[in-house]
Amino acid sequence: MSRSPASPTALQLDEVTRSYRSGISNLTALDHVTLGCRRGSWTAVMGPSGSGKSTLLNCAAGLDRPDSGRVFLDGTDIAGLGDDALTRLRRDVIGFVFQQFNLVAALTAAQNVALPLRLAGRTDADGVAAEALHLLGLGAHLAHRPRELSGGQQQRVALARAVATTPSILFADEPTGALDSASAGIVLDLLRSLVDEHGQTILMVTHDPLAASRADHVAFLRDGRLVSTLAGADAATIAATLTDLEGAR
Ligand SMILES: Nc1ncnc2c1ncn2[C@@H]1O[C@H](COP(=O)(O)OP(=O)(O)OP(=O)(O)O)[C@@H](O)[C@H]1O
Repeated sequence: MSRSPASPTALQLDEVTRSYRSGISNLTALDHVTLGCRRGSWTAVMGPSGSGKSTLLNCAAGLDRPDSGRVFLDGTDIAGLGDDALTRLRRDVIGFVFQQFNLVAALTAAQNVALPLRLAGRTDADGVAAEALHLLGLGAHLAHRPRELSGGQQQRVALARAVATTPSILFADEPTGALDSASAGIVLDLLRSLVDEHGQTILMVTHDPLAASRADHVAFLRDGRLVSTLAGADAATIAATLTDLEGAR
């Protein structure tokens, strides 16, 4: 395995292409996409429906294999990895948060966060889980079950679970999509502080220009191609870029 932990990019996609067979034709969901995420930076991926955002996230996280091109996760070229090595790399290097929080209803917040640590054989799971929940402002809710928490609090538990393993990169798929604007704001503030204060790298798919404006960079996809990038853009600029892309379809 070619691994260089000192790599300044937590994630690098080089010319990644992924097609799907649809009937007798081929649909190119990702078309030679090259994208890098520097350590300690936050990248948002936007684009019209069907532009390839989920496919990009799945290829980047090793959940799907590109037809061609290369994906480096934490300096490791994942193309050459077998299923077991890929599973281990995903467990050790990646954190995930989704629109739906995917918490285990029968477990408390602390048990939900400790679960992946326990599965990884960590004997310090309970302490690390409590620390992650404190970090995300949920110190008073360790013993609460998901149904006793608001949507925003549940997403913060999911976030604590994702970062408790100190992943090199956090993948977020519409992390604020199910939240009201106040809860979304709290989650976005927390993501920002994970980047600024803890050097977390984040790749986030979102439809929301306000959420994307909190990222350092925004990458825009259209028809599977990376067509534009913005750095430090405000929500209005991002929304206008997205509208242009949708209009150009
Ligand atoms: N498993 C699959 N089999 C066939 N086609 C697929 C598959 N997954 C995605 N596609 C197609 O690939 C293209 C890109 O899909 P993808 O889900 O990546 O887009 P997206 O930008 O995430 O869309 P949305 O914003 O609607 O979630 C679409 O045309 C989609 O229909």
